[in-house]
Order: sequence, then C-alpha cells, then structure tokens
Amino acid sequence: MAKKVVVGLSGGVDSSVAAALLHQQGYDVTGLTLWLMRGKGQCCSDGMVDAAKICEQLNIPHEIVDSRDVFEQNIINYLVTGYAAGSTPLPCSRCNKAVKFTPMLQYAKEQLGIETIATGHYARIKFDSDTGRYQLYRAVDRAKDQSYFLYEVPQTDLGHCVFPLGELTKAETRQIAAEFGLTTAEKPESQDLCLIEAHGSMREFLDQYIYQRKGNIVDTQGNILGEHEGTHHYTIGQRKGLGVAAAHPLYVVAIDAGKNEVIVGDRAETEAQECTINQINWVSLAPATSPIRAEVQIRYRTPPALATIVPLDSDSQGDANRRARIVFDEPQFSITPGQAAVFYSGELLLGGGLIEPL
Ligand SMILES: Nc1ncnc2c1ncn2[C@@H]1O[C@H](COP(=O)(O)OP(=O)(O)OP(=O)(O)O)[C@@H](O)[C@H]1O
Repeated sequence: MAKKVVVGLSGGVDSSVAAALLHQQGYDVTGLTLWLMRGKGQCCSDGMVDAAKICEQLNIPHEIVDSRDVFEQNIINYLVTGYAAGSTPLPCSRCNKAVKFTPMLQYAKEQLGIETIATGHYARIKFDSDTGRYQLYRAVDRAKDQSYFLYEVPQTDLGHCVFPLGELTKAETRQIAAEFGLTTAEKPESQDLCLIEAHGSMREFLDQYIYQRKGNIVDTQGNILGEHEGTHHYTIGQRKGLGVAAAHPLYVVAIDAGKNEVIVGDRAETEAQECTINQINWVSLAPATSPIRAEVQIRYRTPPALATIVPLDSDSQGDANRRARIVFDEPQFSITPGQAAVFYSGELLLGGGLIEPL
C-alpha cells in the first residue's frame, strides 16, 4: 500500500512542488492548508484557492484547517507583547513550531490517520543512528536555506517530517514546477513575512494593536536628539528612518520600553560580544552540559560567527539545559533581544534559543 503523507500547502510554488514530487514518487498525498489570518489575510484566501487548484491538478484531497485562533494566540499576541516590551520577536520559528508542524502532525494523525507530513521548506533532515537524534542540516541552496527558522521544531515532530526540496536549488524547483505544468509555477516569490505582505509593513500591523506613545530618541549619554512615535517602530541596529540629523550615521543601540526611549549611538556602540539565550531547543546534539564551540547566527540574514556556548543551569521556565551564555570570538553588530541565536557546526544545526535583553 502506498505510503501516506500530508503536505502543508501554502499555495506557493515550493509546497506545490513538494506535493507534486511526492505524488510522482508514489506517495498517497493529501494537501493541507492552514487558514492563518483574519481580516487582512488576503494572501491566505488567495493561498487557499491556489492550494486547492494544485490539489485538483494532482487529483489529491485537500483539507483546510481553520487555524486563525492558534495563529492569533501564538504569533499575533507574541509579536505584540514582544514589541511592546522593546524586543524584536522572531515570528517564523515560533510559527513553524506552534502553528505549523505540531498542529499539522496532530491533525494528520488524529483526523486522517497519517503519520508523516511534508513541507516546502529548504532544509534537510537526517536520522543519526549513533545518537538516535533527527538532525537538521542547511539546505543545499544556501541562498534559500530556511533551517534558521526550524530550530524550534521538536525531535518528536522532526521524526515525522519530510522536506522534499532540501537537496534542490530554487531554480530547480521552478523548473520542476514548469515541467509538471503546475498552476503556481510562475507565482512570484513572497518577499517578506506573511504578516507584512498582508498589512503593508510591520509598523502598520503593530499600530493596530499598540498605542503610539510619543517619546524621546536619546544618545547613550541621555541627550535628547529627537522624538519617536512609539518604541515598537524600532529595532536594534536600525539606521534608516530615525528622523535625527547627525554628522555621522546613527544606529538604534537599545530600546527602553519602560522609559519610552529609543537610544541611538554610532556603529561601535551597537556591538556586543556576549548575550544570554533562553528556551533553547537542542536539535542535532543532545543538550550540552559543558561549553561547546559553534558558529552562531543571530539573525536570518546575518552570517554565522564563531562563539563558545556556555550552558547555564536553567531557563526562565525552570527547565535545565535551556539557557546559555554565548561568548563570541569577535564583537557582533546588533545582537537583538527576541531574535534567535541558532548554533551550527558547518551545515549541521545543533540548536538555538532566544536572545534575552542584554
Ligand atoms: N498556510 C499554510 N498551510 C500549510 N502549510 C503552509 C502554510 N504556509 C506555509 N506552509 C508550509 O511551510 C512551508 C514554508 O513556508 P513559507 O511561508 O516559508 O513559504 P515559502 O518558502 O514561500 O513556500 P511556498 O512557495 O510553498 O509558499 C511551505 O512550503 C509550506 O509547505
């Protein structure tokens, strides 16, 4: 009997190709689309229609799961609370874990009796029989690699996931889509976070939830340089849009939501060599109990930098091995609370955690 798999279909070209490839390989494929956003979620409604067209084309069943509440609780609330507190939360890794993988697997198992799910993520999973762990590797196409956003996916889910595009380049994916004649073959690449695509900008999205309270933009000595309309409009390392005239470029160095201040300084003042992370999820490696060396990536598009990860006893929720101090070999530009620090050894993703306020 054909092996059954549920493919998470966003209506984009990547997940369409993932479904088409598995279908071609003889899998019994079911498409599943999560309805994520209320209100301005035009991209969701378009996505659902495009995903339905793919399912018709491949002649496979299509399930739509209303996940708007799950998305609101786990992503919208998370973003709004984080930005209001002066951090820059990372929604995609949280979404993958809390909205996509775990709930999709649960639905697949409980409602459809299917044990495996697939997505169009660019990353690779391998089982390591020595450690008994499911390991995550960067995608072959480094420009498209999405492993950074997958560091939170628990071992219990990874063992039930397939990433058919992990060995492909984006150009190959497009070519395969054209060869299959998929209706999504020519669909343009999504440029940004789905929330930004839906709302125009993060600022427009957040302004619906967070009151715009005017405050001061100050330098690191406390001198007032200008005015802002809400600390949630800023992120660490930001240079553009400060509205402050200065002889040399100024960057956001810190955000003090309590005092309602944005603190700016020159580039060197945004650099730090250490940070603490919490809520660590160990992926390819069993939880470290002594310091380890790794390449640590502090933003999706920031190149990894060599560092020592020193485990601390417990995290904010009291779990052992889930908090660590990261000591970089060189100072790093704009270490940003709320973003993820993800550790790699070459292509292998070891684990990751969330950066605490410095
Ligand atoms: N609403 C959704 N419902 C089900 N699965 C989804 C949904 N959104 C994304 N996914 C899955 O997660 C993968 C990565 O999503 P991401 O938002 O990064 O899209 P992407 O890289 O542009 O991929 P695609 O071209 O398939 O949209 C998708 O390929 C798809 O398998």
